Amino acid sequence: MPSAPAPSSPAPVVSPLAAPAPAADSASSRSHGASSADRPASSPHAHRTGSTAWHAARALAERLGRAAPLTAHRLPLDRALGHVLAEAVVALTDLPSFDTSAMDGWAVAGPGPWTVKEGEGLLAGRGSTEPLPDGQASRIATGARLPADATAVIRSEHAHCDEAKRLLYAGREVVQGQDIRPRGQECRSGDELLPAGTVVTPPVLGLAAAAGYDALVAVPRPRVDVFVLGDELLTAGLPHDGLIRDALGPMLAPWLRALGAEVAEPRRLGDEAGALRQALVSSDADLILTTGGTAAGPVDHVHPVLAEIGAELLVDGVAVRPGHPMLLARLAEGGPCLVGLPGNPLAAVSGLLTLAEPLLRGIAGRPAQDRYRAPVRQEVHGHPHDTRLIPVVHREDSVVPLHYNGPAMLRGIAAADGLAVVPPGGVRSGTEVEILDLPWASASPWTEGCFT
Ligand SMILES: Nc1nc2c(c(=O)[nH]1)N[C@H]1C(S)=C(S)[C@@H](COP(=O)(O)OP(=O)(O)OC[C@H]3O[C@@H](n4cnc5c(N)ncnc54)[C@H](O)[C@@H]3O)O[C@H]1N2
Ligand code: MOO
Repeated sequence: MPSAPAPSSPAPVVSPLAAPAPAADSASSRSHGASSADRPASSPHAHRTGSTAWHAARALAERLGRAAPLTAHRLPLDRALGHVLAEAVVALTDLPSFDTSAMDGWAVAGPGPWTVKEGEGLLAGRGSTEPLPDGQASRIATGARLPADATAVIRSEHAHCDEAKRLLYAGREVVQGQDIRPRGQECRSGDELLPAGTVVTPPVLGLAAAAGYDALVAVPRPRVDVFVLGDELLTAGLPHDGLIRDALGPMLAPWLRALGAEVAEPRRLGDEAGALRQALVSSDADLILTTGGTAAGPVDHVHPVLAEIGAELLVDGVAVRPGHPMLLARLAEGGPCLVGLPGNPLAAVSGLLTLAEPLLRGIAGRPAQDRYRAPVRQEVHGHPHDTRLIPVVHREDSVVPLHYNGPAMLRGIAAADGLAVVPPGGVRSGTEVEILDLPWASASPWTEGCFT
């Protein structure tokens, strides 16, 4: 819990992985690893020693993830959902792999009327077929292999069969090749169907199976541990006697799942430095998130515990409101990273999107998000030095800022489509600002159990 005196700022943190702040609208850096050209991390807007500019903090988190990607595995299709392709999916066959009928009806060769061949006709999945001589027709089912020399398929409803004479008449003009799906129409063997970095969704599984795959080489979902700090937190019932409900435990796990992570049930550690230390050193997750305890109050244990276990602070404060006390650390050389989210709930969301989301994207090998901008419907006040993240809703071609956007409030974000990135000083009505979309509009892997 925060209290006076003000935090004695730790020494400026200049990580070997820190990079200069990219231009506000430039794409995140994709360079890997450390370089002497990559420093320092300080923002042109930062007014606190060690505070990193918002865009630089995001870029650094993503780069840190990309520098330590998770190992890819060969996964059977039924275990690959939600993972990220480490290799492109290349067609192992032509699709369709043979000329096939698109309709139930008749395969015909040459001009009609046609003599109907005897027998049950051509069914999907049946073995080899003889050529169809000119002037003949054979019953054919959707998906059946077309006999060699067939020139068209006539849908059953567009043909009339004189059973007595065993003659077939077309009810309308027959165009060569009609209702035939030619071999290779969708792809040729060797064509790239999906690039590396694609998230394995249900249709990706379907396409991979169709193209001949039994397994996919994919990066597993990063495993995340969430440690919720604070003695004041209740897990059920109404707030009472200065105690409040934990709003972050219930929110973060599904949010992280929506970002493609595998998340253990959040653990509540109270305000116990020892419990925090023990949880950090015994975690085997790829990323650890803590909530609360990032400031300098009497029971804000995150900084002291990180120092005690020899963690390297890579970002210690970001020039963003809310959420400026957020931090990013590496627990040990080659060890997992930790994102310290501030305890105020909207500040925690800010930390999640600023540091955890790009880091997860990096370690999972997901491509950089498409950035986009939209005009704001009204003037938005800015912070004098820091970026502001404001919950917004889309309205036609612009975004409308929502009320109840204070650091301790979730009412705005719960109704929002995204967060507007408001530069220091604010923006006038009509100014285009960067928008961070919330993941649930486009996909819903956050449904409990869906991606597990
Ligand atoms: N002297 C200073 N005090 C504070 C500063 C500062 O710069 N100097 N920064 C303020 C800002 S901004 C934030 S944000 C918070 C960050 O504080 P902590 O990360 O240490 O978080 P706590 O003190 O533990 O909690 C802050 C606030 O949030 C409530 N909280 C915590 N966890 C939860 C949860 N899981 N669900 C709901 N609410 C939670 C907690 O009860 C406090 O009200 O520090 C300011 N102080
Ligand atoms: O960063 Mo704090 O989030 O302003 O409340």
